[in-house]
Amino acid sequence: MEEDKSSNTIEPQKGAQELPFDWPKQAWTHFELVRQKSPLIQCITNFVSMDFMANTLLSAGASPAMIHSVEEIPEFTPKALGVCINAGTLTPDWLPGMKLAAQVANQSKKPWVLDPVAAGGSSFRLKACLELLALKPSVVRGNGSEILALFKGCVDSNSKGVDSVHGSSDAVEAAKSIAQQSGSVVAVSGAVDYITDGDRVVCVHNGVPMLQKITASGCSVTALIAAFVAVDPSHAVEATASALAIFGVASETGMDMARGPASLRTLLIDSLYGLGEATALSRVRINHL
Ligand SMILES: Nc1ncnc2c1ncn2[C@@H]1O[C@H](COP(=O)(O)OP(=O)(O)OP(=O)(O)O)[C@@H](O)[C@H]1O
Ligand SMILES: Cc1ncsc1CCO
Ligand SMILES: [Mg+2]
Repeated sequence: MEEDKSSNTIEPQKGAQELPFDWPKQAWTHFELVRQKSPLIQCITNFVSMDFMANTLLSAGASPAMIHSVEEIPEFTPKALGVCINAGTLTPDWLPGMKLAAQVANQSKKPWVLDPVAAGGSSFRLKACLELLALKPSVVRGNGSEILALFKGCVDSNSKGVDSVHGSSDAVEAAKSIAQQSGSVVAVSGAVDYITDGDRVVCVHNGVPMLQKITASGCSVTALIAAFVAVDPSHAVEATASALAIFGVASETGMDMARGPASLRTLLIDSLYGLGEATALSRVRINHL
């Protein structure tokens, strides 16, 4: 039976120059596609993030698989609709599997997303992240310090590891430059998330500051980006902005009942699972720089 490819992509809006782009609708439509298609997302990720990342993907309607053994990648990675590669607890024995998964994803024409956790924290980590970047991820998502480290190509003496010591706005030009050189879409997360293909810059204003107090919230939104891009690979900027906005909206509605980071973590997963169209359409806040 021939595959119905028409429902796998979102057509760009007609007359986009005359009409304002309907970002809330775009974000909702991407989320609906994830729920409909339930994409299998392979995650090669750090030990801290595994549970929250898998639950984030499940609550959004995707199907996570934390499979990282180099022996399984040639057979398993082609089955995935998208791949998430995260350097959080990187060791030399994990790096070959990450590179192989990136190559197999490229060969299978599947999108893969890189999270260069703490890229400026050590020379080993920076070199590994730059080698992964050279394999041309569809999307790179990092905080301000991580994107600046990739851009400068040197270890940051002020690095606080996985936590950013820069605002996301400090890294917009670096993100544009990386996107131009690599061909990847680059997303910088923070109070405002910036998404760029090296030309356009899209800003997402959703989210709550308490996300910084939940470990692996960034890792989890990177996996969500992989799911959104997996269902619409030809519109990586739109899919990435949509994932960041939907995750941000879920954190905002979760925050209404949260008593601190631990309850917000649980409520965010519940909010993502139950998020409806009216809430999404009224709360998504995306514009262009
Ligand atoms: N001040 C803030 N206000 C609103 N949302 C925020 C703020 N800071 C971060 N976020 C949101 O939190 C999520 C994680 O982004 P962040 O930049 O903290 O990632 P990270 O540093 O890589 O996190 P981690 O390493 O813990 O996974 C994103 O969805 C982002 O939009
Ligand atoms: C805390 C921590 N350390 C390595 S990875 C990780 C999860 C947040 O990036
Ligand atoms: Mg991170």
